Amino acid sequence: MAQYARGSAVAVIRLRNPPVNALSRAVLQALEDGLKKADADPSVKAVMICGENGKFSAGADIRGFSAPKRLGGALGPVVSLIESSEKPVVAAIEGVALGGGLEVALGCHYRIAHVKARMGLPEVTLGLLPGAEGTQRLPRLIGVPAALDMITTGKHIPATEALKLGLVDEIVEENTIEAAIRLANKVIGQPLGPRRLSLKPVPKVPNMEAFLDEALAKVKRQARGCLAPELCFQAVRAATQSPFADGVRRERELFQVLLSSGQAQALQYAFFAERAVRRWATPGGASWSSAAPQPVRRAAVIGLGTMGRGIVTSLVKANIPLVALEQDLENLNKGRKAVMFLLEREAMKMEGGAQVLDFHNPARLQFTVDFDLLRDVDLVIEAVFENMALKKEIFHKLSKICKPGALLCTNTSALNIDEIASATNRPQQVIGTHFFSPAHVMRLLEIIYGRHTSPTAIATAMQLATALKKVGVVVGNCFGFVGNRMMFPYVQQAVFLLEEGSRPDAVDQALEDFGFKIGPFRMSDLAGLDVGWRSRKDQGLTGPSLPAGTPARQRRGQRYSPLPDLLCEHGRFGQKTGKGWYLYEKAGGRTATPDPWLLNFLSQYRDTHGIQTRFIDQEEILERCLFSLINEGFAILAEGIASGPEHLDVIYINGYGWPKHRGGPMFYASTVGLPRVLAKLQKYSEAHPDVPGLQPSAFLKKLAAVGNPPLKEWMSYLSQQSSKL
Ligand SMILES: CC/C=C\C/C=C/C(=O)SCCNC(=O)CCNC(=O)[C@H](O)C(C)(C)COP(=O)(O)OP(=O)(O)OC[C@H]1O[C@@H](n2cnc3c(N)ncnc32)[C@H](O)[C@@H]1OP(=O)(O)O
Repeated sequence: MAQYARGSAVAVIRLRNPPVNALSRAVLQALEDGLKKADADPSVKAVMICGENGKFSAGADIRGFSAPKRLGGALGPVVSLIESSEKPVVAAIEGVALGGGLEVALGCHYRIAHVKARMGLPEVTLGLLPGAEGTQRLPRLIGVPAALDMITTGKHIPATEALKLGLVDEIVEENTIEAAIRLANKVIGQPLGPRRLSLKPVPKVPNMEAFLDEALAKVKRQARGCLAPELCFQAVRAATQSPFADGVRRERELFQVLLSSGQAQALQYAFFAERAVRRWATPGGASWSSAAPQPVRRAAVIGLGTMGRGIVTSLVKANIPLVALEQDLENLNKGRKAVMFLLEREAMKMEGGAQVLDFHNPARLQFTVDFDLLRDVDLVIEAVFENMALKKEIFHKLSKICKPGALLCTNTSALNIDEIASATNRPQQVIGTHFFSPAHVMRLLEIIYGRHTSPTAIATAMQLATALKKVGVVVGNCFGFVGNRMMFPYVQQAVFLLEEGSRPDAVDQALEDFGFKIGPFRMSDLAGLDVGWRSRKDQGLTGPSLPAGTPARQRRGQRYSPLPDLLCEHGRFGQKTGKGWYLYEKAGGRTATPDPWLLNFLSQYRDTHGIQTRFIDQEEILERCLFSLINEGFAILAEGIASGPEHLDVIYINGYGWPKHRGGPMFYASTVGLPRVLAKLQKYSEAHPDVPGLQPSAFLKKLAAVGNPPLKEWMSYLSQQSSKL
């Protein structure tokens, strides 16, 4: 709702829809009613619009876009109504003015903001454009380059920047509402024509066409298959080419295209999924609603390899004092240097720089080889390399040294949390925190509870994720947890496709065209092939522990490809050695080119194993890689490793470069249709009966059999799972 109140000469309209004053139909109706009331009341000389609870508005109610009676065009006319008012209207912006919220403010004749307020037009991140005339008003106010930047990226800007851009007229440090009322009183009677943005010309840019061509090329490069940025661009370009009314018509057309595109639905699903996973629960009954986190006043990180360095950087950026520990002075000095380099770089990106991070202060960041300094920390993150014996040794030591309440986290991508916890005298305080590389950049934190992990430990790890500005997703303990477990069949299919006749660049291209940031072979070269090789040796799949006489392309009765092992045996570890699935300009190089040696090697390999080379089209590449990954997702859900498909989707979007505009793998499966996913898996598993990853999971079969229910209903079918599956 919006509350109307009349003070002296200034009427106040307060947007009220907790928690963020989203503009629902009811709010818009009340806003319109308030404006009409103010207009009709001769004692009212000016209007001030503000938001309840220190927030202007987070924009249109996102749920309204998928409601049967869509919010659609309701907002634009209200913004026009504000602008055409004969009495001055002042927006008092506190907290946030985003999307439709900022468009309401753009309709006002004056904007005054609190210094801590943030503004933006993030519709593009939801697959939309600022469809309440924002694409036409903003360029008129702040110019085309700045407007294009805000509208095509969706970034939120602070009030100080908004003032510089001319987006607001004034910023205040004290009471914004009082300042806005003062301003409203001051401007009573002043001409409103110059304050109506729709009447202003779009400021000229020298050589506008060349500027726009360049801007479009940049937008396209960054969009990677996402429609909204380009359509946002087109709407702003319309502002430069047409009068306001025509620009608005064009904006509406483009908005409708986006609204009915599957991409908007996927991106809005992703928005809510990210928030839904905060409400974690375990099959044992622990949940976010009853568990309270412990405070983390001081932390420690053990191991300053690639992961440890990123984790330390992340903690420093979150202002958590910490101890960074290495096993010896040589590694400590190497690690310290690398951490300092990362921190200097991060500080340069921040306002206030190194002083704000304060990382030269030993009270905030202390480097040591002395385990004793871990006595009074509240939380330890062990980040040594993936070796169970080593991790157990460290955890045994930690359980002797750390204070009783300290939370003991292990950064692992696959190892058994229960086994690590068994080395301690406090398994309830042991938890997996799977960071993604680079740990100070990647948003995902997979949080893995073991059999004994307490609800407090989970809540504390989730709180840590928030402090680190990461998305924490709570999952159960199994090999590879959620992300890597789903990745195994995907990568396996990619390698099988090479065996059968494809090429690394063809597979990567198909998946990158689908929208992945990076295909599986480029990714493998980046991460280093030796990582998987070591793990396969530990599992006895290759190397000296492989029993003599094991068939080259079979393990434990299932199809196996030794191709990645063979590459490692040739010293091809990826970028670090200058060659892997691709050739690089030098060791450590980043430019991948197809390698004739590898293509020749693949062809000889096929000859050796009697494999007939065949052409594999893009459709088969996508179906085999993606559907096997999705299939594993259904198995994970059925086992209760994750409490809903949103968890899997948030993990894939934030940790594995899954294109957000496709909503995550499980959402994507729902758009393809589960019967189709099932039929394809059945077809491929018949052709490859020795590949378990292609055999449809029982849960997928069940959902297809019950008529392909919507994703939000999937989990309700698990409790009814019958023996007929
Ligand atoms: C009408 C057609 C024409 C015009 C086009 C206009 C389009 C739009 O305006 S689209 C909306 C644009 N706005 C946004 O994208 C902002 C989205 N919100 C956020 O970025 C953040 O929520 C926030 C920065 C405003 C606040 O962040 P934080 O403090 O971390 O809180 P939460 O994110 O957890 O949000 C709290 C709660 O509010 C729900 N919510 C937030 N924004 C909206 C919204 N615009 N519509 C509906 N609901 C919203 C959010 O989902 C949380 O609730 P749940 O935990 O229950 O999910």
